[in-house]
Amino acid sequence: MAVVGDLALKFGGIIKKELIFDSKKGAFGVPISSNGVCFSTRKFNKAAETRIKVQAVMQVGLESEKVSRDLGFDVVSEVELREKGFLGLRKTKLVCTVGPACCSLDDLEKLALGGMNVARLNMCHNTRDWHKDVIRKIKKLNEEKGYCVSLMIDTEGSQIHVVDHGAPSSVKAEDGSIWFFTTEKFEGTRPFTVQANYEGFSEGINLGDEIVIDGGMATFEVVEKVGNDLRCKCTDPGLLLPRAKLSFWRDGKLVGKNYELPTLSTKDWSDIEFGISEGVDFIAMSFVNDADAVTHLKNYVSTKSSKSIKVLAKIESLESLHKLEEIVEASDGIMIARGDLGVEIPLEQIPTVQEKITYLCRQLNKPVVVASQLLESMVEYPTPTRAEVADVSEAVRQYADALMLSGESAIGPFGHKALSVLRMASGRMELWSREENRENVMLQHNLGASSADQIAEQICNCAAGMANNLGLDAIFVYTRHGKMASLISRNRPNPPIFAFTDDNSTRMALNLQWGVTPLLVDLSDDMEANISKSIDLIKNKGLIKEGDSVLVVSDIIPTSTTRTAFQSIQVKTIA
Ligand SMILES: Nc1ncnc2c1ncn2[C@@H]1O[C@H](COP(=O)(O)OP(=O)(O)O)[C@@H](O)[C@H]1O
Ligand SMILES: C=C(OP(=O)(O)O)C(=O)O
Ligand SMILES: [K+]
Ligand SMILES: [Mg+2]
Repeated sequence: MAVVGDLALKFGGIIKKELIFDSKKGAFGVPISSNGVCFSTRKFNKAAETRIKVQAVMQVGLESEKVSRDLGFDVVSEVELREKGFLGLRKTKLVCTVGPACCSLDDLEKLALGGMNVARLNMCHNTRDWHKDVIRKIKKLNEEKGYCVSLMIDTEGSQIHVVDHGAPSSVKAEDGSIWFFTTEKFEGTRPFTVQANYEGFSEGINLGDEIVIDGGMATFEVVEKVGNDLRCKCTDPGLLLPRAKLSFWRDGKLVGKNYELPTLSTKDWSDIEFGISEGVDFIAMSFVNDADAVTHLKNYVSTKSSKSIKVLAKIESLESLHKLEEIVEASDGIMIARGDLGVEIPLEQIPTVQEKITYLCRQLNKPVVVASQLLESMVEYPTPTRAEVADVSEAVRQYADALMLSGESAIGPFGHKALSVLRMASGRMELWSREENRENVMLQHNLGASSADQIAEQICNCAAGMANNLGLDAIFVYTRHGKMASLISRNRPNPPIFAFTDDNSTRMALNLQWGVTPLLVDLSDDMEANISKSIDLIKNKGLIKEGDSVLVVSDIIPTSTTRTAFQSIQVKTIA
């Protein structure tokens, strides 16, 4: 009987929905994979479509169950591997912010098929029920259809911003116009009045200081202090958007005020409780200023959650740049939140700061996400600017672990297209970097404190070097907590890294790690048996063939019955 149907077909980066075929012969004679995804397309007649589609839907569920049971391969990686081969697997991971434009099951599935590795929910927006609904839909897709999309919540955080500016959407501030900035709550609209969210917003602010809106959309000069309020003159005309961010500048330098606010508000804590109870995989913490805040949240999460949830620190304040290294050390990963960072530092500093953070994260072996405005014009238009494609490519060239879409997917009508731009641009740059063999040398930063950690690190460095030098097809790593997989990924080797784990939270966390395809399997204490079993499974699926060579790195922490640690590198040629 026919399979596929609404699972959709991916071919040459184009999603072909509802292609119909005969399961024995494949799609009009083209062979099909065991999970019912077909790898070619043909024209078909409309009448046949309706008839066979019904049958197709029936079998998709069954087939995807099989996928998750025999070998924890997600459907998207499997298709990609079949289509493009080992070296064609995308290395850079993709994060999509889910919003009203992409929250139906159908839209979410399109994003999953388009390569979304992590779905991000920005808790600044929408209701608890709305977020809950999206989480349930993603889990349904993972469980019922064999996708592997991780979930991230992003806290609102505390920041000085506009609550009201006297207009329903944006309002223009004209040159020389006089505006009143206050925290007083008022009914209705008051022209030329901006209500800020933070009582202490004007403390320490002097006459002559500047208020910059959204990092440069408009600028005002403080001309009078009226109690706690400020009367200001517009010196650089522009737009005030709803929730516009306010920063204060004196003599060309930021007067840091955001750090006066708590990193996690009462609402953030309740959002975190919600995330924990819904079993999300990542919590991105907004406006982190120091390592203590991150450590505090990590400790809290580890006592509250039965599964491991990773805490990502968002670098988006001037303070956090001063304490970068300690924050990276304390966190499970970093998001370079360029949107708000651009409010706190001059825009021309963003590219170098991004490169520095990206490099530091790799040195310290923490995944890093480059976020905000990557394809901003695609919120409105179906194609990106050339400059945006260059920005995306640069982040890939810097070997960021992941790229993130914000408004492009959350509110834009071209979210799916934006995702495919990220996919194509990263694929191209990854290939180029590999061909040029660029930046393969990494200054080795010794991470391990204990000798066991140092050994693991050296094994992974050697493994990556061997895999490159021998031109091997893939790296297999067996890992419970994901440490070995991330240490190999850190070296950015040419072959893809297949990380076999029996811990589902490890699998979901590895979704954010460069070049790693995580697979959920049963692991026994007998490592040789684990290795031959997984090779057989992949071989039986036709994903690896005779003569292919893989590098196998195993690291299973010894249990009470197996006292010796299994840390080894083997090269296996498939017989
Ligand atoms: N869950 C949501 N519900 C409604 N709108 C959303 C949601 N998530 C994001 N958005 C919209 O997408 C835009 C871009 O998302 P993001 O960059 O995460 O937020 P922000 O602009 O607040 O920093 C937001 O300004 C908001 O308009
Ligand atoms: C990712 C960011 O945070 P948010 O979208 O939550 O403001 C950012 O500021 O770039
Ligand atoms: K946020
Ligand atoms: Mg931000």
